[in-house]
Amino acid sequence: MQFNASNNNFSGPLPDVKGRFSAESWSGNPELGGEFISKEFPPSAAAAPLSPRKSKDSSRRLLLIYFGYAVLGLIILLVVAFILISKKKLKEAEADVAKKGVNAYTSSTYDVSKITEHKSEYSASYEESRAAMSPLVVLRSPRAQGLRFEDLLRAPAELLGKGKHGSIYKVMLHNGSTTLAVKRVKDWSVTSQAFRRRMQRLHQTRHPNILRSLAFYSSKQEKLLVYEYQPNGSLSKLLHGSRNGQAFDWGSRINVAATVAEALAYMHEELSEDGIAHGNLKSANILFNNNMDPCVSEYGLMISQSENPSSNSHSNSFGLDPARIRTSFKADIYGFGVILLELVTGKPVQGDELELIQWVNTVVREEWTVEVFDKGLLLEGASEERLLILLQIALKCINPNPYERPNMDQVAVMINTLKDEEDKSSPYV
Ligand SMILES: Nc1ncnc2c1ncn2[C@@H]1O[C@H](COP(=O)(O)OP(=O)(O)OP(=O)(O)O)[C@@H](O)[C@H]1O
Repeated sequence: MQFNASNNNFSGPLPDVKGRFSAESWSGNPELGGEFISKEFPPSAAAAPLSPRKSKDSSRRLLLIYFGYAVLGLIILLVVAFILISKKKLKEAEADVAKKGVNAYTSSTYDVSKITEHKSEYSASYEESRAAMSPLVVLRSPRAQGLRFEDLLRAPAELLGKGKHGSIYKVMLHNGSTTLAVKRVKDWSVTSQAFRRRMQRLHQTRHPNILRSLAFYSSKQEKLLVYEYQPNGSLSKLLHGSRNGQAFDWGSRINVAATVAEALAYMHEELSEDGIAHGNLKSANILFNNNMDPCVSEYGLMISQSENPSSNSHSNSFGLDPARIRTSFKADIYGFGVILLELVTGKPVQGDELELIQWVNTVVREEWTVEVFDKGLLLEGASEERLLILLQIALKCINPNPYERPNMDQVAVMINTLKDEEDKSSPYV
């Protein structure tokens, strides 16, 4: 075996190297020196001096290392710059929205109560300012397409009502060519995900007499629902407004009762597995559309206490949590029963419905039943027999024991039978 130190080359056949380490070449314990077996380099090769090619390689390697460091440094610089710029942009956006929000609320078309309420709730929130830029989730209307929370805040609006569960505004967009009703739900401790799931499920359940929302907005602090504005008022207004039900004859009342009962029966059937009842059924939530057809609004907005992790429930004498009864299907039957009482008596529900129920029960018990009926209906010649049947259906619906109330399907069948009889007896049919 020969090794040419000048060109690092072997010449001759690959040695069956069985060279021997000398005790001097082993820097450690000379006793460790033993047989060295290699087929690659003879021991003498390691000791060869550094060739010019090798030194060129190592300087190139050094250059590469420096270059690597430089690239790494540049990347770190870019990341830091990106973070700083994004933070600055978010702060600018916050300031912009806060400024625009205040402008909108000081507009003369806004209701004063809305101004103060909005200012305190929105203006200080950094998160909300960011969220204001985000679009609403549009469920079905092209008119709501591209609409942002911020657009709703800025548009001229009028307070329609303020109830237990929040406030509702009439909001004018696109220079007044689009009118929407926007409900802000108050104190609704439901997660955004649960809210979204519910909205999507409700959107899938269609009935012509159930008002579906066009879009919604959901953030940690704020939940908004957007509806088409219904120009013809509510059943409550029609019955108890300035005209006191005068323009609302018996035939129309049976029609409304039958239409609403059918719509609710459909919803209860479709949503029974999801456990989504209306939850807040009352005459103010039955609205009349352009054709004067009744539409039930706000279906499914009230989340039952069982879905609310913060709820502290207590059972009543029927083994049910009263809060749950209020939002369950049986609670809807009760709410519908109260609406039937309003239709039959023409009397409004003031505060809670117990006053009306107690009055009806007392009159019926004393057998002055005819005294219960709306005088206007008797004067127009409505059938006392059929008025009594509707009253009996109402009393079944408001049975204090929820388990003894009929279901919505049975109620719809009873009212439709009554309507058929009414139609047959009508001189105009
Ligand atoms: N989409 C709509 N178009 C027109 N008017 C509406 C619409 N939705 C609600 N309204 C009217 O706005 C008023 C207030 O409605 P809202 O539902 O906030 O009151 P409420 O039912 O008393 O409140 P809550 O259910 O929170 O106690 C009612 O007179 C109702 O008829």
